[in-house]
Amino acid sequence: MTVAVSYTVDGAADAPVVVLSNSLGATRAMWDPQVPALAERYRVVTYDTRGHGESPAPKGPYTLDDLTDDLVALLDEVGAERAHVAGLSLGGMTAMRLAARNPERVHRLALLCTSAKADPQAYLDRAVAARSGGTAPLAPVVVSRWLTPTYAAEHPDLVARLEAMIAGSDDEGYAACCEVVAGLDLREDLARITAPTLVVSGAEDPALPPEHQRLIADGIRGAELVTVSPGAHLANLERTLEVTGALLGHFDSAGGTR
Ligand SMILES: O=C(O)CC1=CCC(=O)O1
Repeated sequence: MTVAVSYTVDGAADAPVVVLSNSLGATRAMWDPQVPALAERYRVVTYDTRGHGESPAPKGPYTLDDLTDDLVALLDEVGAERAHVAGLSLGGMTAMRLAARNPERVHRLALLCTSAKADPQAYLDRAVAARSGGTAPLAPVVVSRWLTPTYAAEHPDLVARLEAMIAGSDDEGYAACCEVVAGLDLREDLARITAPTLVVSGAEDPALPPEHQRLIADGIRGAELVTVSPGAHLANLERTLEVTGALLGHFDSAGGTR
């Protein structure tokens, strides 16, 4: 069943729409470094994937199609027949499924630090851990993959905020989203994606290293691959200027059409 996700809109009401989809354990706040620049030219919609932030967390299991249905419902809710869609990690998985399944809803696609097929056991184990012990004990090790060690050491306040984000995720919602990651295989979706696509890798991403994004870029016709360094799993936080610039360049290439 579709969930009405919690969302925020920034930017002019008549501007082309950009939707940003968060990663596992994060909230829409993960896009804070990107929103101000994007909102100068776009109507930017950020949302919390179900099980995260202020969105409902129904009992699992969830499927990737459930998360994609939520995104379609959000596009309907904000009146966007078509949007530029960017997602990081789990958000990128949702964006890929949307672009493959509902190509008429996606104008341009941006896939950051994501994968078409992740290691199932790691995420099944994490789902068990989240259900038994909650998300808080998982936060330090997960966040240690989100930033490079040097950047994390220089930004302890950011590390604390990110750990609090994970700890704030609903235990069942987080676990059910881990199982989505464990169960998905988007490799056959890639050839069905027709939206012009930008793929972004963090060169030092230990969670989903660059070979995952290489596979995606090789599978989507005409996709452009950009690698930022130093950058880990939440490369948009550490390489703010490069990632924001790459997103703007990609969406602006559409020439302001909706
Ligand atoms: O949480 C992680 O370790 C990496 C990840 C997989 C999907 C996602 O959104 O983050």
